[in-house]
Amino acid sequence: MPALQRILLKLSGEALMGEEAFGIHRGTIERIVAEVAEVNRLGVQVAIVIGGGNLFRGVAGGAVGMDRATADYMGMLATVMNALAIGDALERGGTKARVMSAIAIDQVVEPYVRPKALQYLEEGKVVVFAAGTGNPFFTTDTAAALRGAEIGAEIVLKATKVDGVYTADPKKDPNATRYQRISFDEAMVRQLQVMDATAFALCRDQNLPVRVFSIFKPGALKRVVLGEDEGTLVHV
Ligand SMILES: Nc1ncnc2c1ncn2[C@@H]1O[C@H](COP(=O)(O)OP(=O)(O)OP(=O)(O)O)[C@@H](O)[C@H]1O
Ligand SMILES: O=c1ccn([C@@H]2O[C@H](COP(=O)(O)O)[C@@H](O)[C@H]2O)c(=O)[nH]1
Repeated sequence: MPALQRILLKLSGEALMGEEAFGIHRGTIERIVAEVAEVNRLGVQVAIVIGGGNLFRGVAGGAVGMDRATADYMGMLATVMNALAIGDALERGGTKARVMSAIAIDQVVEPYVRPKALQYLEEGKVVVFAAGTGNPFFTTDTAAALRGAEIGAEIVLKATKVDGVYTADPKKDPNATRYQRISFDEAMVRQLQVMDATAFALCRDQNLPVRVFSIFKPGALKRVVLGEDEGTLVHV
């Protein structure tokens, strides 16, 4: 029996690369999608926000001399490609899915319309939100917080490359230790970079908890949905 009825799952774009240097690795996306389908079959309403780091990051474009806002729009378009890939993989695996974009791109993806998204969720379809918030200078973490609040998700599940929130970036500091729970305020005061401060602040203000866990750990998503202890809970 799931402990959660409606979740906003933030999937790392970079995780879609698998062992590759960039892009989308077929086997990896199929494994992730199979885990999403499994929790969907348990009756959990699933909305997904996908990152774009495997294809493009606006800050990187900005750093090499591009106009930052233009680079960010490129980053948002990268998330549209990932969202299409996730939607396609879900449908191929037999799970009904709908992709909705925050940027008008009607020939490719239907636009994000909140009541429509809620209708799809109630019908049991997985909804994949593409193009982040639709605005430059934001991230898909903030989009996850925003859409999570809009659809009344009980929690934002950040499925990422590390298995929780650490005292420091575990990829840089081998002595970093993992928190089981941490408050939004403490995470922001300590400037823990696992999620950007805008996303943390929005979740805190909307009393929307976040659980950070590893996308690479098989079965982790199902364990979270069943209410088992996994990763780190970030709370008010
Ligand atoms: N204190 C910390 N605890 C955990 N991870 C941290 C911390 N500080 C920095 N990180 C880094 O944050 C990363 C996760 O955030 P990041 O925004 O890079 O990924 P993502 O949002 O999952 O991916 P993408 O942007 O591709 O969608 C981890 O891979 C980790 O190396
Ligand atoms: O609301 C948003 C979301 C994303 N972007 C741009 O897209 C890239 C990729 O997203 P990640 O969250 O880093 O995976 C991001 O770097 C931004 O350039 C955006 O502008 N607005």
